Amino acid sequence: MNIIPAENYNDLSQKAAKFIIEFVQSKPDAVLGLATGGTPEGTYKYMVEDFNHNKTSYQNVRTVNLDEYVGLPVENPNSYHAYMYNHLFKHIDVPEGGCHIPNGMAEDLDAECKRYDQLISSLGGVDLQLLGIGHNGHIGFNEPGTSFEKRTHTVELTRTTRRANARYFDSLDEVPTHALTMGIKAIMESRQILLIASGKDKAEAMRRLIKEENISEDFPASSLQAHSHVTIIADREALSLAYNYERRA
Ligand SMILES: O=P(O)(O)OC[C@H]1O[C@](O)(CO)[C@@H](O)[C@@H]1O
Repeated sequence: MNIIPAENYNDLSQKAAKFIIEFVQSKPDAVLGLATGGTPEGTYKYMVEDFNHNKTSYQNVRTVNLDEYVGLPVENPNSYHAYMYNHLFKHIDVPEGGCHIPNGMAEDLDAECKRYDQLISSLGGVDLQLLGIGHNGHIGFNEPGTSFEKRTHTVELTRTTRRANARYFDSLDEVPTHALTMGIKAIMESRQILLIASGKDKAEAMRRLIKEENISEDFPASSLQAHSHVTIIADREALSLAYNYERRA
């Protein structure tokens, strides 16, 4: 794993945006796998800033998002559709029809998962997958214990994850109990992966990801150890148990 240390959240966001922008500049028709959550907000902000100043074009880019809550309509501000539109899509020139997010309102969720998998393969797979990481090591919404063999599937969210995301809702009860997520199998098929993490509360998860060699479904992010092209951009607090800034080791 290639680790790019950042000083703080702002530095991490700038570095992650630069990484993605340079990727798109070198491959203007890239398929980008995108993530939601608090961590990528700064990354998207700097991508938008770059678009406004440098006009890096996303006209030929296609995007697939990792996940979506079950039961939140797209117009709900907490849906990941709304998140992506508000933080990124409405600010850049990516074509609306080229942006894909699982449909958590689908009547038949199994059929929706199959459709999403077919869509990803029809796009030729993901060139660069952006990931955040949950406190329990989840990537996408793949909670501990999820089989690494799964592609897009419905998950029941753990209480920890619902509690972590309750900050965006009026109460914990309003946080959906289920979500659709791309599975570890699909994430691992991405040609490149960029994982970003910020803050002290991610330090233990980063320690397990970087320092422990044990690949286990109990800690979904550990699957990334078997991927040959992973870059981690994380700040000092997130790397406090895993990386020596003084020795850059
Ligand atoms: O960036 P945050 O808000 O800490 O979230 C970390 C991870 O948790 C999720 O938001 C899901 O709970 C993921 O989408 C994200 O990668």
